[in-house]
Amino acid sequence: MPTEYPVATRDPRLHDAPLLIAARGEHPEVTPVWFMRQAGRSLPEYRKVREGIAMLDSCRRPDLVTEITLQPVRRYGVDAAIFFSDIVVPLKAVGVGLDIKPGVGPVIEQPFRTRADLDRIPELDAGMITDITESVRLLTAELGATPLIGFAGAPFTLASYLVEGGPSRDLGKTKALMYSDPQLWNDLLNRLAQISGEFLRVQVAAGASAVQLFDSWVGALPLADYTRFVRPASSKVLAAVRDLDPTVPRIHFGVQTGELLHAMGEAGADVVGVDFRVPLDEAVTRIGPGRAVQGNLDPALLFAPRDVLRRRVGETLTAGRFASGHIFNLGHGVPPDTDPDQVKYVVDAVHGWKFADYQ
Ligand SMILES: Cc1c2[nH]c(c1CCC(=O)O)Cc1[nH]c(c(CCC(=O)O)c1C)Cc1[nH]c(c(CCC(=O)O)c1C)Cc1[nH]c(c(C)c1CCC(=O)O)C2
Repeated sequence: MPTEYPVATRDPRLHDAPLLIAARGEHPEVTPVWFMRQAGRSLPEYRKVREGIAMLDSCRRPDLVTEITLQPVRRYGVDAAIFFSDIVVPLKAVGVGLDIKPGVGPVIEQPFRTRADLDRIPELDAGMITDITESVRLLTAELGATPLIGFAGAPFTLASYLVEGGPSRDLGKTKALMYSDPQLWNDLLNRLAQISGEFLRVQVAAGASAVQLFDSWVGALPLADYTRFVRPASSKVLAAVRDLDPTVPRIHFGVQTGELLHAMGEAGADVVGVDFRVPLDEAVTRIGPGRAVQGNLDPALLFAPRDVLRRRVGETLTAGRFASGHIFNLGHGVPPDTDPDQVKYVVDAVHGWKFADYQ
């Protein structure tokens, strides 16, 4: 049985936050903007507070989580904070042996191979992550009228790390398990759905006002395999949030998911994140009515001259007008070597954009 939570009372001003207006399918006066990986190595203030502290240790310290989550909000004036954590934090919390290697990503001590390995991945209980509750409470108190986006990794992307043992280019071992032992695959994905669902519920219960489910690597699958082998588990995660609080919008994002956009919406998302490969107006057609979109400036444009960058920001905003609700973001995360002034330039360009001038 999932834990029953009292859901935190949220700041009443959040109702009018541009991010939440857009997620509800309306167009606020100014398009809201935030960035995946807005906290992190691109910020000197982040590098300073992380000095000598391992990534996964920093994620479990409410003082650091609060400071790091707030850094990009202070510097850029973005329309949302994203909770500083990592998709593998709940796996580590249930006892999976893993670490995050700088410049590499999550590395698993004993990769998932057989049914016996399921026993090493117990269900997540809110009591295992009381620090996450504390971090979210501290943060929402500081953020006031700025929404906090909670997040989790989707079952497929988590499974890919567990099965591959670390980052992988083609996800060969993951697909081999999926095609050769569908029963074990389903059991693994359902276990991960419980873990991710509970991780999101804890964040929402403590005060997060939106969530994003990252299925970063699911673009490796064709549509038929996505709907058969992956979507049922992703739907369970998104439903766990809806059942706790139906007013909290659910954003669902993956990379190279052009063929999957409609199906990812159908998993139960209010907002579908789009990477930079599909223009937003085309993405809106693929997703269908009734859902907002998020995206999708190519992160590489942060390294372009400002006139080029500004033009592309405008094109993205214009294409986003086709959607019922647009949240501006990059097509993936802020690269670690980005100049923060370029990020600030994008925020100001989005906030200062006057559609009337360009019609
Ligand atoms: C696939 C994935 C991971 N983690 C995450 C995803 C999904 C998002 C995506 O598609 O990028 C999610 C994540 N990880 C992190 C955040 C923080 C919030 C934010 O977006 O600002 C979020 C939302 C912090 C982090 N997670 C990580 C860092 C860098 C570690 C450091 O600063 O030392 C940060 C800031 C580590 C990490 N963790 C992971 C990778 C691939 C890496 C990069 C490894 C590296 O290049 O060092 C797994």
